[in-house]
Amino acid sequence: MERLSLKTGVPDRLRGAIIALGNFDGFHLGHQAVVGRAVARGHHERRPVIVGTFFPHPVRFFKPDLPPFRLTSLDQRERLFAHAGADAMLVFDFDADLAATDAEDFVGLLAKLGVAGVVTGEDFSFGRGRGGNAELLRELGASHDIVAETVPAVTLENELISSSRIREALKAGDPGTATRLLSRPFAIEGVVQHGDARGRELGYPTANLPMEQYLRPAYGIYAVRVWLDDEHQYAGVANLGTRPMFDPPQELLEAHLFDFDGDLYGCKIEVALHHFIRGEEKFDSLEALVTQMDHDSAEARRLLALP
Ligand SMILES: Cc1cc2nc3c(=O)[nH]c(=O)nc-3n(C[C@H](O)[C@H](O)[C@H](O)COP(=O)(O)O)c2cc1C
Ligand SMILES: Nc1ncnc2c1ncn2[C@@H]1O[C@H](COP(=O)(O)OP(=O)(O)O)[C@@H](O)[C@H]1O
Repeated sequence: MERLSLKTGVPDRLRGAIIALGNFDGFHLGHQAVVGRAVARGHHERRPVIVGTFFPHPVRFFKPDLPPFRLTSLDQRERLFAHAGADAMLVFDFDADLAATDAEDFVGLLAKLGVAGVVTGEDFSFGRGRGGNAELLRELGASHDIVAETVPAVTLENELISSSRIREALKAGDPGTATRLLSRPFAIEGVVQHGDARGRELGYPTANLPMEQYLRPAYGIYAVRVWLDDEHQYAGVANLGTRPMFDPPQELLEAHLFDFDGDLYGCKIEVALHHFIRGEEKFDSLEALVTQMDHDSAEARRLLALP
């Protein structure tokens, strides 16, 4: 799968594409419907399919002080788009120039990229001051021979699916709801860092990941599945939080993998949160913590239905 930008432009073989447009952070069921429609149309019309996504998230650009809220990294999104059948991801760098581009000029930009069709959600807005909506996209598109269409919002059990609903569920310690709306568990990807080498002494080595721009789900202990690469996956138990037992408090995601013994430092891994087990606590002694970790591991094995 190719990653394109306004700088690279669109190579000849990907011109005449159907482009799905949106932030697609999380790539939840609603986003999947939009990209799915673009892929179906691409197959039907024998055209390449591009997913256009804005990065950083426009909200991050306009409100730099907001706490982290991202559900997926760009790499995760790229894999999800590829899996959904897209040929390329076009990253629109969301900077002052793009923020100042009005709706008409934005559609002009799409025309320059050789786009033949656009698919968005019904509530898509674009251009300076969010001045353009789906209706205007259809009108402006027509003047460039670009056929724009919208996909209706997806609901689950009569409730609209949205990234904010998923964020609320995760913050409330309800990863199960996030899983249903995303169609897969929320997962944090990162490069394993060195810690204080305390985990091994306790009998629970943990691969440590920084949370960076990811939304912070409720702090606590989770049953997880950890992907080392496309083929290797381990069940485990993870602690997300600041580790109140230890000084200085440091925010980390620490995952202990079951039935694994190896070196993960520097490896890029993905930790999927399946079940919330309990909140973080400060115990009276390390022995009490280890006893609790034994219980947490047994509970994680039970929740993940391991033998
Ligand atoms: C299953 C599990 C449960 C944990 N529970 C707590 C906890 O309740 N409170 C806490 O301060 N740290 C908790 N931790 C974090 C451990 O203290 C941490 O793994 C240990 O400090 C190792 O640090 P290191 O990775 O820097 O060596 C937990 C870790 C795991 C794997
Ligand atoms: N089962 C396992 N789960 C997680 N990490 C493991 C496991 N077995 C070995 N490791 C390795 O041990 C490291 C964690 O050891 P730990 O003692 O917690 O030290 P630190 O926190 O300093 O990294 C991991 O980054 C990984 O390289």
